[in-house]
Amino acid sequence: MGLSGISLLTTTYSLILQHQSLLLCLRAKGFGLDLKKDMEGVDYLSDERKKAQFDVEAMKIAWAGSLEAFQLSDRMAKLVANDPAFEKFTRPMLGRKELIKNTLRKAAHGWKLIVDLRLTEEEAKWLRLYIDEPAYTDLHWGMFIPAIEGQGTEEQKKKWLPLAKKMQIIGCYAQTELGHGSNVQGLETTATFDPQTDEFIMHSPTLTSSKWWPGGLGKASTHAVVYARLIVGGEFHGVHGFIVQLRSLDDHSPLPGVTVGDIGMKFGNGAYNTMDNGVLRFDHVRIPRDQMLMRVSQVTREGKIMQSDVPRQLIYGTMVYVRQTIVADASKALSRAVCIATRYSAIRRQFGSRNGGPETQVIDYKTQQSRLFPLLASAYAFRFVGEWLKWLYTDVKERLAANDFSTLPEAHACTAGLKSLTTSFTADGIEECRKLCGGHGYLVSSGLPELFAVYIPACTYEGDNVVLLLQVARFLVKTVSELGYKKPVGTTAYMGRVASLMQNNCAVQTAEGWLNPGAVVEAFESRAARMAVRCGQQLAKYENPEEGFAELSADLVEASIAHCQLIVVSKFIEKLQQDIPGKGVKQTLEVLCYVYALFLLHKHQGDFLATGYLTPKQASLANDQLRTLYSKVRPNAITLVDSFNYTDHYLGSILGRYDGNVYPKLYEAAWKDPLNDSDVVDGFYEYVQPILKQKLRTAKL
Ligand SMILES: CCCCCCCCCCCCC/C=C/C(=O)SCCNC(=O)CCNC(=O)[C@H](O)C(C)(C)COP(=O)(O)OP(=O)(O)OC[C@H]1O[C@@H](n2cnc3c(N)ncnc32)[C@H](O)[C@@H]1OP(=O)(O)O
Ligand SMILES: Cc1cc2nc3c(=O)[nH]c(=O)nc-3n(C[C@H](O)[C@H](O)[C@H](O)COP(=O)(O)OP(=O)(O)OC[C@H]3O[C@@H](n4cnc5c(N)ncnc54)[C@H](O)[C@@H]3O)c2cc1C
Repeated sequence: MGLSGISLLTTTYSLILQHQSLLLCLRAKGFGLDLKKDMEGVDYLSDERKKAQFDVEAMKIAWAGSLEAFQLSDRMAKLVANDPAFEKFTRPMLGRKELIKNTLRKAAHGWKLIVDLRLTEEEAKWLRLYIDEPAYTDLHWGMFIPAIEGQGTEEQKKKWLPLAKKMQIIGCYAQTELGHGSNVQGLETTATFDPQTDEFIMHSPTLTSSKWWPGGLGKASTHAVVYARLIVGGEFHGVHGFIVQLRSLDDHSPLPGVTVGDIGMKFGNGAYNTMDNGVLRFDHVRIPRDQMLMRVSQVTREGKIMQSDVPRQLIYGTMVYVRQTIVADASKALSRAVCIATRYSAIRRQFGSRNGGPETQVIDYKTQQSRLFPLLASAYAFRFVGEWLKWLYTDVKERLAANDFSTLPEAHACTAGLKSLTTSFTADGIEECRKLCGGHGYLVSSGLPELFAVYIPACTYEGDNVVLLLQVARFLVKTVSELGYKKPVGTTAYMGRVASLMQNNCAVQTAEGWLNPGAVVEAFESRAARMAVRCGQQLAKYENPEEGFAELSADLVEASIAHCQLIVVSKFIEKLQQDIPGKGVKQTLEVLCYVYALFLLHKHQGDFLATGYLTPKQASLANDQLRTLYSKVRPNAITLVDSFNYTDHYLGSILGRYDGNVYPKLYEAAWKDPLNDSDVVDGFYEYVQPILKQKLRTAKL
């Protein structure tokens, strides 16, 4: 084949796809073809992009939340993508020590950019996100600083925040211990007040009291907010946060009485192993009294405990904040996986060739659509519920600053429940995207294995997802039990209409009848209300409510999920009631909203049927409508993932490349693997050749 033959290959998309494997063969056999030259600059997804029925640029803004948010995020994404210091392709191949050093280098480079370019805190946050490498800085900015902001007095904030914000100290959040994580009141580390010296003595009395897991603790942090049992005058006064210095600010060595290190390798290559999750023990370490975070309770010089008007639960406030950010992260992680799987599904062809024509794009298989499009719709649903949750948290924060604590229980229930719902779904969704990409999805260069490995602990950290759903259940049970005399508000307002929600059944008669926001919301409200009330009725049969709660906990978790799904569906619908500019943007989002809701209805139809709200026929009509909706998503699928505006750097996936140039890049990447540095593998002469050359004497073989 001559050069003219090769240039012919670039003429049509389908021809190129057919000939890619041939080209690759030629190169491998030393025919000297330059694949890069032949394939680069071609957009293999351009036909797909032409199918869009909406204004992609406007959708990017709808996804980002505003034009300003879009521009900021776009600027930071490009800053990172264009800086070779943030290369991450080789990350999964690095040993642990190299990995951590590499992460420290990237964090330092990121900080230099933040300082040199005078980035705002918001810009810095996006910069760190796009660097896309879990690091001690996540905990420093994401938990250490918020803990001081939320639980410190004005004086404490004045002293510690400037140091932390200039990174003159590095902090982490040391709550979990070897023996207890979920049960915070069960922590064993002690902080005993010594009135003689006006100090607290931090101590780890047992092996199980060793702090275990805190990110950034293992190797980087100089300080920690340590959660410990406050002991004054020999009495226990609850768990509180204390700012403790761990390492010297000169040479970083542990201070006397402090034993600190890393807890070891975690799941996956690269992935969360860039984080130095640590272990920490105290041997009677003394800290000044004013290093207890004292917004909630104060210990005076004389050793008296003073309670402020602030509720004790505010000690858990940092977790509320972080859970809210984790919901936003869920939409990022899910949209990333979906972007990879959608683009690749449009490139990948299997079966269905007629008369030598191209095979079918796997995205056109209805089974592929029924697995992929609900994930795409969920990414958008989580994005919008995350936006709402951020608003809710900001509102609560403002109220707390003004000593109004009335909305804290709802904020706790919403953040706990939505954190649980979105992270569990996203973790499963990333794995589904890997399967949607067939064999190539299992390659590290697909980006999916590392994304999965880095993401799955989100189901555990910041509260185990089941433990958090049980918190939602307590909130629901309380709401139900108070219905007779207290009007439910906020996300439980629907319970105020419990009588009609229990009585009225679904009125939908046709598949089109499901394209009605009122019908959809009522279905989810009725299911959630009926499940919560049923749990309440069951609980009432127990003399001991705690015993009943434990016995019914699996059902209570189901009721919590129903309530949280209702929130996500309602917030998506509310979003669509706003003005959303751009040709076809609102209509396309409406389709996704129905996909999300009807997919859930189909998946959980057992709940809807068992509560008596739906008939089997109505459930079946919902499924008919869902199939029609998938056909409406299909032409917009690629541009819906383009609207996330992810750079190829952030995606970190050959399968998800913007230009769809998958096969040559996969091929090229394989040759970059260190194993291919030589033709004869290391160890051949020691371990393989002797086998090949052996003269076997046994008759059997
Ligand atoms: C592409 C994307 C890539 C993604 C990668 C990004 C990286 C992101 C970085 C994220 C880094 C994560 C780092 C992780 C950090 C951590 O994990 S920190 C440790 C977190 N630990 C937990 O979450 C522990 C979970 N346990 C608890 O929260 C609580 O102990 C509990 C289980 C909720 C309560 O236990 P219990 O003993 O029953 O309760 P009490 O202590 O007695 O309190 C009960 C009352 O308090 C109310 N309440 C509970 N929590 C809160 C709260 N947070 N806020 C407000 N109120 C709260 C509860 O409702 C009870 O109220 P009443 O009924 O009115 O009494
Ligand atoms: C990657 C990662 C990073 C972390 N970073 C930090 C950090 O920076 N700082 C920090 O302090 N901690 C951190 N943690 C710790 C984390 O917060 C805890 O692991 C988490 O809160 C879960 O607690 P646990 O490990 O005690 O789980 P457990 O509570 O022991 O859970 C084990 C099982 O028991 C079940 N279970 C527990 N209690 C109940 C119950 N009441 N009812 C029903 N079932 C129950 C759970 O559902 C789960 O299936 C991190 C953890 C991970 C994995």
